[in-house]
Amino acid sequence: MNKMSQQQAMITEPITFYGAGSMAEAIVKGLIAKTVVQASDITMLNRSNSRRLDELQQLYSVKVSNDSAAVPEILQNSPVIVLAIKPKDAAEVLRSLGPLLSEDTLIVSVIAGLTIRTIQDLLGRKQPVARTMPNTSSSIGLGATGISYSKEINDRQRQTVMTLFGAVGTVTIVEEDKLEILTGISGSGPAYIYYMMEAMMAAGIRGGLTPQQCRELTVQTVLGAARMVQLTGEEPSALRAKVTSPNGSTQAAIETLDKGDFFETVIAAVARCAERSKEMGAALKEGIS
Ligand SMILES: NC(=O)C1=CN([C@@H]2O[C@H](COP(=O)(O)OP(=O)(O)OC[C@H]3O[C@@H](n4cnc5c(N)ncnc54)[C@H](OP(=O)(O)O)[C@@H]3O)[C@@H](O)[C@H]2O)C=CC1
Ligand SMILES: O=C(O)[C@@H]1CCC=N1
Repeated sequence: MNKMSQQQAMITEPITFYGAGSMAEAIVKGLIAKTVVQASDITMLNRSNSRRLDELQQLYSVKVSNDSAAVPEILQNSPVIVLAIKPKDAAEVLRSLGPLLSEDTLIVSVIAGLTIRTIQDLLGRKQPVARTMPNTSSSIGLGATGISYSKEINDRQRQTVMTLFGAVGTVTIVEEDKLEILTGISGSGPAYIYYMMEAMMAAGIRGGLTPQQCRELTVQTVLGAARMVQLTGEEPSALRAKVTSPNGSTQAAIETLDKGDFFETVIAAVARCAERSKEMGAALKEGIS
């Protein structure tokens, strides 16, 4: 795996986000905060939710549309199209998108499970595709994005993709068959950490701390632990050992986690996430007649 960190180049081409939900907003928010793309070069499309588009326009000064008469022209004139719709909507969208594309329109997909091959089959053409798996922490510039490219993509387009995601966090280039397991770690991963935080906060409240105190303590603990791993370069297991006094309170807590098979449960959750991504991709592939 080849890892690259933040880049500060500008993207001067218009970018259209096809889908204006949580993930599209996370990327757009991060891009605008880093001034990597001018807001006037960004268009966000959705299907029907006009209130959502108004909100995005107000917040980020981007262009927006859900006007079915205007959308084809917007797409035809966009050299970069980011697919940010749910997997269930992808087949219909890609089938109608194919005839609107030029040979060198760059398709960037963030859709879980959807393979490059299925994207090209649904578009009905061998389009340059970057299949990516970002996460919502992109919105604060701390995203972790995995990327695979189709062989049709050229160096300039790779650079555009690197700039796009490098501006909102780290980028890890992987072979396409590794994107599902990567989804299990970093794409869905923020949800596992939030879930752990929910549980820690609930425990603190049950123990008599205020919700505000629990929030502050939990956030700082998670932040501090992640930064310790990052800044010291030590393995998480070594750092854990430094917290765990023999026969102390941490050891008692870890033993309780182990009774619930914590370690293997996390591994099973990541594996199930990867498997589910594959299932979603397979369902889309089967839909091609
Ligand atoms: N959320 C996350 O943490 C991550 C998500 N992803 C991927 O990102 C993709 C989007 O997820 P998320 O942002 O959570 O989804 P959301 O449900 O928040 O957003 C989906 C968006 O797609 C729009 N849409 C649906 N159908 C059409 C259509 N036919 N034409 C135009 N727009 C359409 C919806 O518009 P409307 O509301 O008007 O129907 C909505 O704006 C998914 O494929 C997911 O796998 C990847 C990494 C992380
Ligand atoms: O839950 C999902 O399907 C998407 C993919 C990664 C994060 N959210």
